[in-house]
Amino acid sequence: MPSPKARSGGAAGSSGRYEFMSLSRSPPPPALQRQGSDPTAARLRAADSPTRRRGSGSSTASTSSTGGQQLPEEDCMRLNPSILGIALSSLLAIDLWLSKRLGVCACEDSSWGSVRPLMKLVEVSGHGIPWLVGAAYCLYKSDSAAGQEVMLNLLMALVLDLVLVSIVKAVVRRRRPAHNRMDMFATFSVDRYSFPSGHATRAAMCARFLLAHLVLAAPLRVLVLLWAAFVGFSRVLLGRHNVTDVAFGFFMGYCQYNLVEALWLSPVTLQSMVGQLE
Ligand SMILES: CC(C)=CCC/C(C)=C/CC/C(C)=C/COP(=O)(O)O
Repeated sequence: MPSPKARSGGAAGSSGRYEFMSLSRSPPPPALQRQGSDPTAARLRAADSPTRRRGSGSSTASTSSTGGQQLPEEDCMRLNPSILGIALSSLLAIDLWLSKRLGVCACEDSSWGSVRPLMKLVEVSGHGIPWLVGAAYCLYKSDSAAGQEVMLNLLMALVLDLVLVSIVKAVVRRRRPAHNRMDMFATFSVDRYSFPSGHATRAAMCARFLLAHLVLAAPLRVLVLLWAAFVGFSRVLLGRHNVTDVAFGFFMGYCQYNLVEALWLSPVTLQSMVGQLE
């Protein structure tokens, strides 16, 4: 039985570029002419038929030109998925290669293994537990209504972040890099997955939150941004994540802050919520 490759190869000719097979204007080889019931062959014949050529030639809107050749629009659309697929595979290959090269603190024996303890300290600074405990403590200690409002919303933002990241991790289920050592403290079961980086989402969201509500002095604002960037970068250095996990994590955390602003709990909202409970 001929393999799909062999069948397409007949249409592609000796170039072996199967995606372009239907762009050829030469008559199909005998092997294809014999396959009357083959849908691919039927499609090829349709693409090459005089009616089809007349139709595509009369309208510039339904054709594209490549190297002086008029290409049926359907063929152009057929090319796109494969080009997209190739682009995506290439991006993932670059991602894996780059992440492996940057994972210089993945274990003690790695080239930068001596700074691993410092990176793990950065990891703790972006972990969910210190942030949740810190926000709850500040809420408890705060004696102004404005302070309580901000801290309550920070708590809500942190919980929202944990929920959204868990959902995306559970849906995507991308494995952590092979060079990662799973020695993180306090993880959920979904944290065996790596896309997106929960530290990166939290760092981006909390940085926006701090800049909008708590940190006003310019030098401190710069420090907040540097901290967020470093938390994300340290995930790749530690070998915990691929670069795309962190890049998407930053994007997701940035967007999450917009959601927090939209869902902002004001004293009026809280009072009406409490009133409804009573
Ligand atoms: C109160 C409560 C249920 C707290 C849970 C906090 C917790 C265990 C957060 C997980 C943080 C974590 C390890 C995220 C993983 O981050 P990646 O950057 O490795 O995705």
